[in-house]
Amino acid sequence: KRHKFWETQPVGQFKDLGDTSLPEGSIEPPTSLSKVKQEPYNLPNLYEWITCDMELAEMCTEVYNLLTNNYVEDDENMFRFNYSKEFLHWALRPPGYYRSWHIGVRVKNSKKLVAFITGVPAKIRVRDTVVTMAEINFLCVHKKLRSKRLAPVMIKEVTRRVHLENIWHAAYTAGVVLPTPISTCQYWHRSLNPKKLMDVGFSRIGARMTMSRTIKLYKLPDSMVTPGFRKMEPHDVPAVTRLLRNYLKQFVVAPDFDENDVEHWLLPKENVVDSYLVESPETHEITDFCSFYTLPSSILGNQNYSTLKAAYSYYNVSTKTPLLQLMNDALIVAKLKDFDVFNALDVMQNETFLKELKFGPGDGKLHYYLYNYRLKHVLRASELGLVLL
Ligand SMILES: COc1cccc(CC(=N)NC(=O)c2cccnc2OC2CCNCC2)c1
Repeated sequence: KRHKFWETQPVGQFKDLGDTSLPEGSIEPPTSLSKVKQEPYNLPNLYEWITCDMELAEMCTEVYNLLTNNYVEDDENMFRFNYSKEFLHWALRPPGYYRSWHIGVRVKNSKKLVAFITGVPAKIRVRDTVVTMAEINFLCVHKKLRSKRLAPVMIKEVTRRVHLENIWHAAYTAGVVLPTPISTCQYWHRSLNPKKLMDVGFSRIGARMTMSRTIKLYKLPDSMVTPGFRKMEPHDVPAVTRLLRNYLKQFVVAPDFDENDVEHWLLPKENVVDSYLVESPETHEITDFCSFYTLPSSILGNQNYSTLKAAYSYYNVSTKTPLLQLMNDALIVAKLKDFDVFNALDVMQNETFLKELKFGPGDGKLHYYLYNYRLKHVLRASELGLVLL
C-alpha cells in the first residue's frame, strides 16, 4: 500500500523490516535549532493556524465540540469517543507542557475550528535509554474536510514545533497500520452493564444465553475484597512513584515517571482518572496499585441512550495482591461508579487476567508507533508498558 507521506518521514519503513543490520535508536540525528523551519507550514488558502489555549473556556469548548462531532469512531460507526472538557484540560497540561503544541486549524473568515492535533512532552524509556519525546494525540479533521490532505501538513507542523523545543522523537497510536508499528495490541472489553451494552449494540447475547443468564454472568460483588484497598491520596505520591518505577522496569518501552508526573497523571481526578492502592493493614506499606481513566463514547443513533460510560485500564502494579484479585477490585469499583464497560489493551501483564475476569476481545487493534526511533524487532504487546490516552 502506498504511504506517500509516511515514506518521506524518519520512521521505520516496511522495506526495512527484518533488516537487523540497521542500528536501534534515532533514525535521523538532531539538527541545530537554527536549521528548523522558523515559520509555520502553508495551509490551503481558506485556513489558518491557531494555537489553542486550553485554559480559555471558550477555546476548550470549541475543541470539545470538534472532537465530539468528528473524532475517532469504532469500525462499525456506532460509537465516537467523547472526551470531556476536564479530561482534555488534564491530558494536555502535564508538567512541562507547551501551549504551542496544542494546534488548531480554523477557517479564516468564520474562525470556525475545523482541525486539531496535539503533543505533550514525556520521558519515555526504550530499553535502557530515556528519551524525551512528544506524545502526539487528538489528530482530528472535520468530517467535511477529509481527504484534503490536511493531516500530513498538521503532522509536519506539530513536528516542526516539537523540533523548536529541541525534541526529536515522538510516540503515538493509531487504529490503522502505518509505517511501521513497534507493537500491535488487541483491545478487550469487560461488560459491567450488559443490558445497556446489548440495547446499544455494543455486545451481542452469547449463543445458548438468555438476558438474565448474561446479567448473572457479569454480576460483581457490592464491595472490594482486598484488605487495605483504598483511593490514592496526595501523600501517597512518593510511594506510588517508587512502586510504579520499579514495576515498569520490566517492559521494553515505558514512561519514566517522576513524582511530578505521578502527581499529575495518577492522582484521582473526578470524571477523569481513578486510582486505588493497597496499603498493608499490618505494615502500612503500599504494595499494589490500579488505575483507569474515564473516556465516554457517544452512542450514534440509539433512541434510549446517548452515552456509553467507559473506563480504560491505565497503570496497574501488583507486588503482593494477585493481579487477578486487584483488577477484579478495579472492576467492582468501576461498576459501583456506574461505568457500563471496562476496556483494556493486552499490554503489560494484562493478558494474565483478561479471560479469567470475563473480558471479551474487541473487534479491532491498536498500533503503537515511535517517530525517529528504530527498534530492531517488533515488540510483543506484553513488552509494552506505555498506555496513551
Ligand atoms: C466504544 O467506543 C469506541 C469509540 C471509538 C473507537 C472505538 C474502538 C477503538 N478504537 N478503541 C480503542 O482504540 C481502545 C480500546 C481499548 C483501550 N484503549 C483504546 O484506545 C485508547 C488509547 C488510544 N487513544 C484512544 C483511547 C470504540
